[in-house]
Amino acid sequence: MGSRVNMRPTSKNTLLKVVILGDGGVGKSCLMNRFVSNQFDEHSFHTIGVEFLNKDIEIDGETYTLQIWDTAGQERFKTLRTPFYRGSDICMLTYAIDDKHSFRNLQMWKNEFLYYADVKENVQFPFIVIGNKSDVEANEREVSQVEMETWCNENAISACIETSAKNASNVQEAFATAVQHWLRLENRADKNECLYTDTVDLTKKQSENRTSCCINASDE
Ligand SMILES: Nc1nc2c(ncn2[C@@H]2O[C@H](COP(=O)(O)OP(=O)(O)OP(=O)(O)O)[C@@H](O)[C@H]2O)c(=O)[nH]1
Repeated sequence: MGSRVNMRPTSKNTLLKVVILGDGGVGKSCLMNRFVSNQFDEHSFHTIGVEFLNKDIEIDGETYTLQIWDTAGQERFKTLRTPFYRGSDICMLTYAIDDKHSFRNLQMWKNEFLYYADVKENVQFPFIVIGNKSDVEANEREVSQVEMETWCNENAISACIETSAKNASNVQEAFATAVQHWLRLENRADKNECLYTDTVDLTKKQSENRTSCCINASDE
């Protein structure tokens, strides 16, 4: 387990905890490293437990510090990763477009996240679905964009994107879309449902227009 944190002077930045989930080998670590360091490792090792990196992103003139948690996708590391779900602002559900099994497992990942993050059942959480490895040859593709969009519709998830950590396609866009999605839910006028059942992180800076730990429960 390792961590690197950008040592920045305190500012008005909003800190958002982003957790990346998905089967082992779909490219979670590579996505994080592409986004944070603009690097790609062809021989990336399996993650054990969790690792996190910070990276700033600017959306509509506002700066957000993303605290990105890369988790171990292999089943045997479940007990090491699940304690880190609590307090997440955004969850990236990741699969590889050349691995149907990883796509089918999205439901399991969503359920695992909701259970261990302790998110209330009736609230809309900012999930984004990521179909990684979009660089693979067409004949290696096992999941179409339409299948991804259909699954998202069925699960009331309005944000999805195909990425390639290898050639950097849509990686920046994926994180930007995730923050925009979080903002949409955050800025709802009628914030009448608490996101988490019992936790409030008092150490965390929240956006200035955030009035509570609340988010609208209705669909987007
Ligand atoms: N072609 C292609 N390969 C990728 C891409 N992203 C990652 N890979 C490769 O997929 C393998 C697994 O990548 P990782 O980032 O370690 O996967 P992970 O999801 O973090 O895996 P765990 O740590 O076991 O959960 C590595 O060999 C990467 O080089 C991509 O966008 N395209």
